[in-house]
Amino acid sequence: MSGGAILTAAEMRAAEQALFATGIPEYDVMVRAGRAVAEMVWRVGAKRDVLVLCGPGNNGGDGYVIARRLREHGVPVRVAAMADPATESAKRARDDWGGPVEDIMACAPAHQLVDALFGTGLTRELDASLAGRLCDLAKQANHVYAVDLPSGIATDDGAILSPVPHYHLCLSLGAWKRAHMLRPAALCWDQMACLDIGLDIGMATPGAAVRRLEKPRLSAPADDAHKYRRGLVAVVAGAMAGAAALSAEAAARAGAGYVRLVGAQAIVDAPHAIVRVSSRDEDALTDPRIAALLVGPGLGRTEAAAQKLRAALEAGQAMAVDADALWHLGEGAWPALPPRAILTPHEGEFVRLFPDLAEGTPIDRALAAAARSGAVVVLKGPVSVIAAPDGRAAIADRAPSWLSTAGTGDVLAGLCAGRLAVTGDPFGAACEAVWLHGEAARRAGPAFIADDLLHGIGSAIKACL
Ligand SMILES: NC(=O)C1=CN([C@@H]2O[C@H](COP(=O)(O)OP(=O)(O)OC[C@H]3O[C@@H](n4cnc5c(N)ncnc54)[C@H](O)[C@@H]3O)[C@@H](O)[C@H]2O)[C@@H](O)CC1
Ligand SMILES: Nc1ncnc2c1ncn2[C@@H]1O[C@H](COP(=O)(O)OP(=O)(O)O)[C@@H](O)[C@H]1O
Ligand SMILES: [K+]
Repeated sequence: MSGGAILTAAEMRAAEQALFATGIPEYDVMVRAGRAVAEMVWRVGAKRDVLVLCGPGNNGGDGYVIARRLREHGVPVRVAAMADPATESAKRARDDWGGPVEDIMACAPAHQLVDALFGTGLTRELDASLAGRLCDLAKQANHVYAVDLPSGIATDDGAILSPVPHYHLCLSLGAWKRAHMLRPAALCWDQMACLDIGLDIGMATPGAAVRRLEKPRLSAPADDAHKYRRGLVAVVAGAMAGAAALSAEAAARAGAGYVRLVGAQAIVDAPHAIVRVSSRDEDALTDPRIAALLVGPGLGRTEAAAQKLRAALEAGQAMAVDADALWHLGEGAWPALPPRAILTPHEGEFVRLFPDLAEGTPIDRALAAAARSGAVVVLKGPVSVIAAPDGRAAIADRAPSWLSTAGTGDVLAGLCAGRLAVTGDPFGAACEAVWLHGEAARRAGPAFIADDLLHGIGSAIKACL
């Protein structure tokens, strides 16, 4: 199975070719795909009538297989095509269907509509009349399914090339494609699923290094753990002390054994477990027991704040860099970063740091930024991408939109620093942090504020043990 890999159209073709090279004919794979989709349609819609729209390529081929399978289940099913099959497998699928094929422009609607017009082979927008017809038939159906992708969506960047209807279910074949994760495409359906067609997408598959963020596996502290072994985090406080307090508490709740707030004696409302130390303490940032530093949340944009960032960088510790620290860091400051660093920019901070990476998918942009900076980059937004300098990336596409409230970024930065202190692995830590952040938000329910997230972290961790 795909194991959460997210492929481009070319990478998907390469993965399919590898499967064919093992001696499995293309048509057999098409039959697996069509049957898997038909089972889903059957499960959702039972015996309600179905209209399958078939295109000229292998997506259309899948459509004929779906129709044949549904007919075997006794479902009233009709097929309408926009053109004759153009591939050998699609021709065979149509022959094996053997039933009538209606003209898409003239056919009657049905209770359920299956869109098998185009998948990963789409190269341009649909003709306006065809796109209009697709939308019209979808409007008259109660259930609308996309086979692999809605017809009119660009596989690799999720752009909408021509009007697409709203789908109830999008059924990806063999592995996720980038469009399944990216906006605006991913807003075109209510639910999606990835169906097994026998592809083995191991790390040898090109593109398999980009994956959907999965629930991490965490473990309780070792039997002989003590607070320093579990990880000491130092959070550099600045002008807006509340931000650093949110981060510090998130780091502690993420599993760090000991969290110090540096230079924030004035904060009275951080938990008592967070230890305040003076920034004048000689080893506030250089204590060899520190496992991770966090600098940025609430730091401020003054020269004094810049000086704090410089001091933190000079300490050479593993580090999470967020918010105002990203502002001070500026373009090209990469040599100053320690070897194990996590940068957590939102879109505005990202563009300021990487002005030439303003265009493209968030996946490519985050990967390019990570390769350039040598740091793990978390490009935050409705879809967040965690990218490592070695080309790995994880996509978090399911975070609740209630996260769009002030202070949630500070919590995420604290989670990154906390997990970094626990594991020492910046990419793994950032993935764990983003997942825990989204899960804490789900557990907090609607209309939460950033402080509420802190109380969901423990139960989010519990779900990962
Ligand atoms: N290759 C395989 O082994 C398998 C492929 N599968 C299916 O095959 C799909 C990919 O098949 P194809 O590569 O044949 O591609 P598609 O079926 O997506 O469409 C490609 C065909 O449409 C034409 N075309 C592209 N854009 C068009 C437009 N806007 N208007 C009119 N014609 C247009 C192309 O010239 C080509 O003939 C996948 O999405 C999946 O559904 C599955 O059957 C699983 C196995
Ligand atoms: N519409 C949204 N849907 C899901 N998550 C979102 C959305 N908007 C923001 N987020 C998440 O909320 C957090 C906001 O962080 P940030 O922009 O740094 O805010 P702040 O600086 O106010 O704390 C990020 O983790 C981001 O991914
Ligand atoms: K389709």
